[in-house]
Amino acid sequence: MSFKYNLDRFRFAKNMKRNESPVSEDFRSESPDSEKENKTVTVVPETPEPKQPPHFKRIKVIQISDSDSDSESEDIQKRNFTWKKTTYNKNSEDDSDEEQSTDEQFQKLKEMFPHKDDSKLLEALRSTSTLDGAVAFCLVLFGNEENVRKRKKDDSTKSSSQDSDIIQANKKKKDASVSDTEESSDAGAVEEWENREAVLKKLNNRFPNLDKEELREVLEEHNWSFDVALEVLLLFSNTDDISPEGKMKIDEASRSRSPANAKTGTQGLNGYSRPKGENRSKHTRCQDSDSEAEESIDSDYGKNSDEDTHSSDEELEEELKIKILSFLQDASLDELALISGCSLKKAQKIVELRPFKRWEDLFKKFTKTNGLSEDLIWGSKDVLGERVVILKLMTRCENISKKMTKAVTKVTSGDKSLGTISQPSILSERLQLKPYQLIGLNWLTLLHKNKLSGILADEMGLGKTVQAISFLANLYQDGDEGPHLITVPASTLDNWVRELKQWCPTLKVLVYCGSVQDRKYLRYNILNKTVDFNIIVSTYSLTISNADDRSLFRRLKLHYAIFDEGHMLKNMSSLRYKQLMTINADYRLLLTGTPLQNNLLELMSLLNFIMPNMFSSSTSEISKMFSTKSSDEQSTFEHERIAHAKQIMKPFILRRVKSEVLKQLPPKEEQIEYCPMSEKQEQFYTSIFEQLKKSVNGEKKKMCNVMMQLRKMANHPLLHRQYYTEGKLRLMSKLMLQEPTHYDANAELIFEDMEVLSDFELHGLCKQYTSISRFQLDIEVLLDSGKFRVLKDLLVKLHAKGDRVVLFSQFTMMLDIVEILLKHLNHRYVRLDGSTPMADRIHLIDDYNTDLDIFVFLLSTKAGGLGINLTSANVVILHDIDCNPYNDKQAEDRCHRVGQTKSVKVVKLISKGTIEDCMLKINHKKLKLEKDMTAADAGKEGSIPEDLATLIKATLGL
Ligand SMILES: Nc1ncnc2c1ncn2[C@@H]1O[C@H](COP(=O)(O)OP(=O)(O)OP(=O)(O)O)[C@@H](O)[C@H]1O
Repeated sequence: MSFKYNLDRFRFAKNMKRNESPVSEDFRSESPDSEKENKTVTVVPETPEPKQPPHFKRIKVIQISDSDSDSESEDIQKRNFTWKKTTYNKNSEDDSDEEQSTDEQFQKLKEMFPHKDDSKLLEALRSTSTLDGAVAFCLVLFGNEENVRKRKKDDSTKSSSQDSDIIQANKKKKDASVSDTEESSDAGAVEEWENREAVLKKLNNRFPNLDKEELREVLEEHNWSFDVALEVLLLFSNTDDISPEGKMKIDEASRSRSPANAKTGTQGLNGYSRPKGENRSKHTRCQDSDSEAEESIDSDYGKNSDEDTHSSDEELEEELKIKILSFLQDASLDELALISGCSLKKAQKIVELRPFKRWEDLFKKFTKTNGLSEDLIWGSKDVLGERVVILKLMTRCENISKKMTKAVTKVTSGDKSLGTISQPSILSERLQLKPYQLIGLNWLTLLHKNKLSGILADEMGLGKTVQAISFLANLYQDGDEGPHLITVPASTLDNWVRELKQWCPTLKVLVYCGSVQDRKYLRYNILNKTVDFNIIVSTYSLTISNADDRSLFRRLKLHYAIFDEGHMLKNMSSLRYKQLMTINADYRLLLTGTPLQNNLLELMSLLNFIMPNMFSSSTSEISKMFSTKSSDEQSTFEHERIAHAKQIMKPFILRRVKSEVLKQLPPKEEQIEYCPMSEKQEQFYTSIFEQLKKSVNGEKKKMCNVMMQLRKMANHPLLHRQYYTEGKLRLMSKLMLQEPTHYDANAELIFEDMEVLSDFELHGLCKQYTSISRFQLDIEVLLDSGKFRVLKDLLVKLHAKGDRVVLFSQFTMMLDIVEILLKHLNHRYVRLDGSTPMADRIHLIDDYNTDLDIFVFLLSTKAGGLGINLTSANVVILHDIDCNPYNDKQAEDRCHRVGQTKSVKVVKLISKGTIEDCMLKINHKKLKLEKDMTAADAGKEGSIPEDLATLIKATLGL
């Protein structure tokens, strides 16, 4: 047993600062691997290194193919291939696929920026290589021009933003001519800042919540241009990161971007005054015009040019009024609550005031009723605008779905132009893809042919790794040799390398990991092409660990960037998300068994990550639409929202569940074991509960602490301090002075340090220091918890039956105590948690899978819950459940996956009558959203389901 926690924490008054948050600290929750990895920021020069690093090593590629060749010609060929893919040559006579695709990219870009010079668009494509990159580049470049223009022009009403260019394709002749002439005067105006620190400070004032070093990096990347950096940050930042000043800047920019504002100013319809900025029309960022109906809605919100709005101003006002009126008349409570500043209470008031027969009537009622105001009327315009954006997005996604379905249907009906893919011949012959995996491979290929990125969201253990490898193998066979990047959690790195080697030894794999210095050598070799590889495998934290790592993956032109356990990208405002977004890849593929966790917004986050070109212009509308909590889960609003999300995700996500496709997989059975607390534990729990009830008054932070305190006691009393009373600690602290290491310490300070430790930590100290060894706890006390009573019996029975157990806990200290129980029962076990060195992990897994005498595998949910295979066990015990049920699902499925031959039993230990009871209920509710999202839509009787996977299946004759 390891007492490193105790020692870390037990500073014995050696002048160290006491941790200020004992509650969460002494019950150490496992921190993700990523946090433990090296975070050192170095002064390694940006790659390619100007010189070969000292002690230059040639990097060994993990697996070289049979036909492995280091020959220069091959190298040159590869470089040519990359160059071809990334160079736009409009006049080329060579009609290759790559160039065609670039041509399409150019056309798309032109559609988005119709008023921009071809040469500028070409430059954007050349310098970025992907459409997404080029769009971002254009937004930055032209956005900056816009800033410059704004600075230069006194008459802001005349300015037309480049964002509007995107929106108003082919509609704004007048604006176009203005902007074209203005462009010429913009060049070079970005470099007016001399003092870098001053610029940094200024930017920091705008984004007080962002890390200064990150801001520095953004500035560095954009030649220290404040405006460009600001634009980029505004584009990608969460509004929480932005200071009020920064927010004002966004509003300003949005106002000046909306040509309608120039017309209507702050004057409302019918002359009613309108709050400043209300005219800001969020939906105007939408990029295309899919239907006439949408167009008509658009025009209502000031999307037309000055000229247009001029001519039909009154008509528009009338139409808009009608729409607002009907919205406020018919919208549900949830929909009304979407209006900025409209609480549920206000929404109820609005409903009570109905009917609103005429505009004047509505206006009167709103202005005369306490709590309501005309702001809410104007606010509803924004909601309508947001709806339009979502509607457009849905239409686009629906169109893509139809296009893909059509492509597959063609094959089914005999048109073989698409072709179907069988198992790539370079995959190991010993291994056979399962039928549903072949469907997955075909789906991925279809996306690829349609130049789309995607999310393979099969349930855990169905072989997403294998499908991704097959897909890369297929690309290789088709001549696309990479480079690709696979980003994985640290705990699955070795497994990926192994699977790649096992399934497709031809693919050359380079593992990008190691110390800062090691990675510097790797970067040198990669960028100078002194190493030959098709795939780089790295971890989430190392790909973005420091500026040099990030720079590598921005410079390296990747074909595919694959992200395993892609749900790690569910938060679009996280720094990790933003940094990984900058990876320079033509396509992205996310692999996740749990795409939908807490809410639909997380799913949208994943979609935005893979297709920023499609989604990033609507992120704020998406956020609003999918993050708002519904007051009633069964409401039409909620059902509609789910249906919208389904339609949006349909073309980009493939999800199969085990029960559908892996019929031969033995069943998984869940068992909830309610464990009554031990007598002492119950006493302690009640007293803590009473104390906490008094001390909390609704503060969220305090509530979290309370939850943690109660969970600790529900799990094991030793996670608190109850046995080591104050008197005992005073005595122990004096005795500690007898220790040679502490003879000159201060007993009072020792006492203070001991006071914040848990009983279990103090027991660890007593084991370590002879002067206090008599204060060690008895084994009866160590094993005295309700859960242990149940666990003891359970383990004995399982052992007798020959079952093998994987036991998860979220807390490493809890695992320490479970170790005592296992030793006491003479059971063999191995353990893996966040502190287990990477190199040891795969050996531990192998040991367990091969040495059948090892009865238990102890794992922390965070370090061991993802991506590993433990099919040699058939029982999963969740000692303590997670607040996020998907983390538990991930853990359970370490055993329930391809390769499992026995039925799997999942036992959840729940401390009866405690906070865990409530957690379990809430978790069941949380899992419902996923069910709703994955439930198949009922088709018409007798109709063939237009589900792509089903169609592909038919096409393959499976
Ligand atoms: N067709 C197959 N033949 C033999 N073994 C397979 C096949 N498909 C998958 N496996 C094995 O099944 C196990 C689970 O596959 P894999 O790890 O790819 O699943 P996954 O869906 O990525 O799981 P997770 O979501 O947990 O990461 C692996 O050990 C893999 O080698």
